[in-house]
Amino acid sequence: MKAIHQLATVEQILARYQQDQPLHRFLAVYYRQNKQMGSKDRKIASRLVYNYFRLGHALQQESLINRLIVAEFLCNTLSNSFIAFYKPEWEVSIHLTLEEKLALVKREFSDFNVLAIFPFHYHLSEGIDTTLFCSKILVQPDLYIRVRKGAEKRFTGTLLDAGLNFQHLGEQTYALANGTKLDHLFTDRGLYEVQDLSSQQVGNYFKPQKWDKWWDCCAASGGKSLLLHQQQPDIKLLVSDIRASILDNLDERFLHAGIRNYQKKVLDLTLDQSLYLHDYEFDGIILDAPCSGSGTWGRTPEMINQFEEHTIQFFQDLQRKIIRNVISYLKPGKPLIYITCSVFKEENEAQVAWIKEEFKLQVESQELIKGYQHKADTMFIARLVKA
Ligand SMILES: C[S@@+](CC[C@H](N)C(=O)[O-])C[C@H]1O[C@@H](n2cnc3c(N)ncnc32)[C@H](O)[C@@H]1O
Repeated sequence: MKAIHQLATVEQILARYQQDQPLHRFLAVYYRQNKQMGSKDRKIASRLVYNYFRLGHALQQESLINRLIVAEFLCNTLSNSFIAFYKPEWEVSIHLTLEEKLALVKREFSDFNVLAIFPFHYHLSEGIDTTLFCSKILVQPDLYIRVRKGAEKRFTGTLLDAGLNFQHLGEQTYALANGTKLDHLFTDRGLYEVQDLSSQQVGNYFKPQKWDKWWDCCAASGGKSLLLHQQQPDIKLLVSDIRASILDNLDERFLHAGIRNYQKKVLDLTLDQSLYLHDYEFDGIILDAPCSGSGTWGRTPEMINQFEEHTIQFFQDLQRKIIRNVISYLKPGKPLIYITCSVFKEENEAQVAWIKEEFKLQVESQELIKGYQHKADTMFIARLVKA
């Protein structure tokens, strides 16, 4: 009976969701309007809907109930009331490996193709294992935390006291199950940042020197700047973004992190900004570019449904406009750190090749950080040095 009710709820959510906003935002409003749903009902409904979107474009010809059964089976490792009710014969196999379960689904649905989960796979960057990447969309990424230097002991102790499961991956990096709530455990808001594992790793490419002048030119709420500042607090930092509101978030995060000495500008970098930047020169520029975000769709699988292939070209053009408008502010011999959270070659290695050709920068290093292998986002980073 419960499962029948769950199915009806999912049908209603999918019918109402216009796919014009992130799913989590839609669900928050939906649950507010449906107060009769208890927290367990909400949790199950969210799981079912998210898993449904994790199936991407696979089995599109199948009925909703069949797609939900397959999604629930592939995305869960423990049995649940939905599978028990609608597909009891699969219950005993739910703990199998993803590979084994994919084979089992294929036996029942001969049309099933794991590559159809992510139909844009023809655009994947070099080095990505296409089949593995597509199958890992079925696995929800973890929650990653970067803890302030020196606060690791306190952070670990609080997690232990709260009885939370976690992994301490490196000095300041922790992994927890997605959805773990930490806010109520810590009053000091600068003690930790939520930052994906791959996003933390890009920091290895910054290498700032004391008294350097750096520009985080698409800074948003400052994730990369915080990482940069942690590596070298004695730098002169300019942060900019096209959105003033997101820079307000940056101010707040910087305040909590104790960073007071920085300059901030609202700039549209598709336009020539020489009027405002004519006497600026930098020892390092971080360009964490606006991009498809396709490396993060494990967290927002509804995007696979919403994305249109031509958008890749849109982002490539946008990124080139921005690159063109920032490179002249780089001192000779100094790095441009180009970052995307995209898995598309047009936004990644093709951009690096273009920068090299167009502006004669040397590629010091580039890497596709394969987060899909570690329940994390996939990102691309290149360190290019001006001649
Ligand atoms: C990937 S996000 C940056 C994330 C950020 N570095 C962080 O670690 O939190 C890209 C940012 O580029 C900004 N952006 C988009 N178009 C822009 C433009 N024309 N000029 C400047 N910034 C732009 C967006 O507002 C967005 O905040």
